[in-house]
Formats: sequence, C-alpha cells, structure tokens
Amino acid sequence: MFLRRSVTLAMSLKNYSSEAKNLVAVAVNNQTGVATVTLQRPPVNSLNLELLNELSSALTELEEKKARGIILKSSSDSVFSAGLDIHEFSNTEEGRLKKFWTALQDVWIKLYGHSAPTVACINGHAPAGGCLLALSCEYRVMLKQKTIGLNETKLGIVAPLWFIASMENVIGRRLTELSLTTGKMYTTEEALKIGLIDEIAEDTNDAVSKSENFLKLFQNISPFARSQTKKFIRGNTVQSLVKTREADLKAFIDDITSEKVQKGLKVYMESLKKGK
Ligand SMILES: CC/C=C\C/C=C\C/C=C\CC/C=C/CC(=O)SCCNC(=O)CCNC(=O)[C@H](O)C(C)(C)COP(=O)(O)OP(=O)(O)OC[C@H]1O[C@@H](n2cnc3c(N)ncnc32)[C@H](O)[C@@H]1OP(=O)(O)O
Repeated sequence: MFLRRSVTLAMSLKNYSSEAKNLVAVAVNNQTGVATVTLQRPPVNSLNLELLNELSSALTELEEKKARGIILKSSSDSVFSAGLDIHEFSNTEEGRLKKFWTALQDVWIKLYGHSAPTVACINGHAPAGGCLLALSCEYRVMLKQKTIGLNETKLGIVAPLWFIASMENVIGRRLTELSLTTGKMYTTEEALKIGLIDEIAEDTNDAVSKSENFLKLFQNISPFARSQTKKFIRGNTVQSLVKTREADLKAFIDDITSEKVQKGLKVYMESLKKGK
C-alpha cells in the first residue's frame, strides 16, 4: 500500500466558489484520500461559466494535493448534468463567451489528463456536455433508467473534435460516428451494451460504492506508475486540444454566434419547455 503525503490528509471538506453560491463541493475521505466532487447547480447542473471555474479550481487543487482518486457525481438523483448551459450561448456580456469556452477547455484538459484515477458516478441523465464530463473519466457507473449521449446534432450544433475523441476513445470510431451524426441518447442498458458505461447501479449509494470499488483496484499500484501510464495513453488526445486551443475557441465563437445556430437553439429551448 502506497502512503499518501500528509498534506493530502490535511484536506478534509471544502467548498469551492468565486461567488456566494457553491456550485461544486469537494469532500476528501481522510482514510482513502479519495475526493468526491459533487456538482450542485439545480435544477439540472447545466454548466455555466461559474460552475466551470469552480470545477477547474477543484481539479487543480486535487492535482496539487495528490488526491488518490476522484468520484464525480451530481447532488441530484435525476440529472448528472444537462451539459453546457444553453443560456451562455446567447449571452451578450462582452468577453463572457470567450471565458466560458476557455473554462470548458480548461476543465476537460484537467479532468481528462488528471493524475488521479477518475470515476464518473452518473447518478442522473447525462446529455452532451454531461456525457463529455463522464467520458473524461476512466470509469463510468450509471443509475438505471437514465440517458447519456452526445446529442449536439439535435441542437443543430457540431461537437468539437475533442468531444468526438473522448467518445471514440471509449466506444470506437464506427459507433461514435453513428452516435454523433444521429445525436443518439442511449438508455443506461444500451450504454452498458456498447461499452459507453462500465456498470449499472440501483441508486446513488450503490453507484458511489461501485465507484469506490473501482478505485480500490489502485490501492496496491504505485501512483507514479499508474499516472504515467495514463499520461502515455491519454497524452496525445490532450495535446491535440492544447496545441489548437485558439483555433478551437474561434471555431466555437464563429459557429455559436451565427444566425442559423442561434435560431436553432431558440427553437430547441422552446421545445424543452413544451416537453413539460
Ligand atoms: C463548423 C463548426 C466547427 C467546429 C465546432 C466548434 C464548435 C461547436 C459549437 C458549439 C458546440 C457546443 C457544445 C455544446 C454541448 C452541450 O452541452 S449543449 C447542451 C445540450 N443539452 C441538452 O440538450 C439537454 C437538454 N435538457 C434535457 O434534455 C432535460 O432538461 C434533462 C433530461 C437534462 C432533464 O429533464 P428534466 O428533469 O425533465 O428537466 P427539464 O427539462 O424540465 O429542465 C428543467 C429546467 O432546466 C432547463 N434546462 C435543461 N437543460 C438545460 C441546459 N442545457 N441549459 C440551460 N437550461 C437547461 C429547462 O429549460 C428547464 O427550465 P425551465 O424550468 O423551463 O425554466
């Protein structure tokens, strides 16, 4: 068993926030060094700039403090994350759109390449950006009777290359192509069948316990050997975004601010409200 440094043990329960509200809570188990990172932005954990900034800070701190594992979950048992907050796409505040996309890039780079083993405890629906967060982890445990997928084409938008790579690295190119072009949302049972998730859980407690069991696999593995191996496997995917961040940002802003996309998003938001 490799012992953790005392500095990590000193980290117990902490909330991260740049605002009065805490949108991400981090609790570290002092015995195991495993951090549970909980998204808590009701009603659907849509990812706005503030939430992304808090998540980004939490991931940096867990990297610095050498967390022994990360479990990413939702405070709700209904939705893991509804993906990017669609209201951000029409936000006219100067510079916010740029900050928003840059924050999403930061979160993905940090989570996808994190030194700690990561598990997505998908205790609710996980469309689009919610699915991206789950795909960025190394293992996925999902509640039964939920849905997951990269449904961007259904909104009339194009998933960037790094979204696609995240999916392709889990389920392969053929299924990724079919899934993304059709904007398919998979049920939990379908997702297990195609390898998009690894385990099904009855409820959140069961999902957390299964997530912890996965992390126990690494108890007797050298953290250095494990994280270096992960880096070798994931490094190229991470670098492909790191090297093209500016172009990716420009493509996002050009695409999302186009009249055609804005019209489509308006119709999509209205259909969400009507679906009630
Ligand atoms: C040429 C191009 C080259 C390169 C490409 C470069 C860039 C590409 C450009 C852009 C890419 C951008 C990528 C985006 C990825 C995303 O994540 S987009 C977000 C997609 N999300 C969804 O489609 C999810 C929609 N929501 C749902 O399906 C359901 O809400 C959900 C199943 C999650 C939960 O259902 P339920 O519990 O019944 O809740 P409600 O539907 O009643 O929702 C409650 C309220 O929340 C609002 N809401 C839901 N989702 C979002 C969201 N994503 N953002 C903001 N708000 C959301 C919903 O409207 C309700 O609000 P109300 O109570 O009516 O006010």
